[in-house]
Amino acid sequence: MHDSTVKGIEFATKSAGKDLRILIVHTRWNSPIVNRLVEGAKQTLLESGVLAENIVLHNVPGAYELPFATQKLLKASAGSTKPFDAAISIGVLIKGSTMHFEYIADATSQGLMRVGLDLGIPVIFGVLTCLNEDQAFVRAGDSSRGSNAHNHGIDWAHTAIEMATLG
Ligand SMILES: Nc1c(NC[C@H](O)[C@H](O)[C@H](O)CO)[nH]c(=O)[nH]c1=O
Ligand SMILES: CC(=O)[C@@H](O)COP(=O)(O)O
Repeated sequence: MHDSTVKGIEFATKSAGKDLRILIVHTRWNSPIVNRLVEGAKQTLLESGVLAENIVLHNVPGAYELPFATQKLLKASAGSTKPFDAAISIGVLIKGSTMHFEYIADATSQGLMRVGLDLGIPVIFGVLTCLNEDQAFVRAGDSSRGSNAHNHGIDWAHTAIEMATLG
């Protein structure tokens, strides 16, 4: 049973998250954009029934640090009385004038995938890989920077809940 859809993707019901504990790891790089994405994810988690005390935030310098931090924090909680059911790793990569963008994007995406598979805990890829700032702001829901603005943090939150309750 799903009560909302975005672009044809069906999302969780309003109480699906009530028993979940979600980790959000986000970067300080490009913080004006990242903070919008984090807020979109947080509000969506709350609207889906996740308790405020069960949404835990940590920040790291940049996207390249997301896999290590996500793995460390998920592993640390695995043996605790309150393990995380999923993680959303959020960052924004904006292409510069060198190949640095490509290397970080590839390493971060591969790294986050590996963390999720190795630990058996859903890790949602919340990294925007954009060619310019306007693209990033639009995907963080800022309609002043372009049309069809939509905050992807919303989608990542729904995905985290669905994957955490899979099966
Ligand atoms: N250019 C961007 C970076 N670069 C920094 C790296 O992510 C990393 O922190 C550094 O290489 C040290 O390991 N990070 C972003 O998140 N976004 C960028 O656009
Ligand atoms: C994603 C990046 O690392 C990029 O913003 C760095 O810019 P540059 O390629 O001009 O060094």
